[in-house]
Amino acid sequence: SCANQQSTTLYEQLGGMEKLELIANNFVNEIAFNEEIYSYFEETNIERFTEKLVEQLCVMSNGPCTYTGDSMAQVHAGMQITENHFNLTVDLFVAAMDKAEVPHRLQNQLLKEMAKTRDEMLYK
Ligand code: HEM
Repeated sequence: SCANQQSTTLYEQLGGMEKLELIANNFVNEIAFNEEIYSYFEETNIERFTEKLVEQLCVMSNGPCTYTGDSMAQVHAGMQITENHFNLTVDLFVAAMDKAEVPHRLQNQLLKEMAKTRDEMLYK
């Protein structure tokens, strides 16, 4: 019914864990092909990154997960992330969602949640 649909979480609308894992893997692939952003990830344990990102996307979309990674401020402190790099990374994330065939309406909802973390990670 309509009433039920309204209480469906973004996580469920996206397609649950399987879809979030696809988005995260696509995102890692986009990063790998972008020299500017990849340079930040050269020493990164990609398996851990992917796992923590999936958890975070799950929490952001009101899914049944707990985030076990480090805080966004802790992780990104010292990287001197500029607004340009942040925006470029968001573009790569959008490409990852496009390739996972996430409808734009749902993309926008997820991006809105991600935008809330923006100020925590930008270099000031
Ligand atoms: C768009 C919003 C972003 C989100 C939601 C996000 C999320 C995350 C998460 C969940 C982790 C893993 C934390 C952990 O291992 O405990 C992480 C790590 C990382 N992020 Fe971000 N991130 C974002 C933007 C960026 C940007 C703009 C950059 C650089 C241009 C960046 C560079 C990194 C790097 C290099 C790591 C790995 C750090 C390490 O090797 O330990 N992130 N991020």
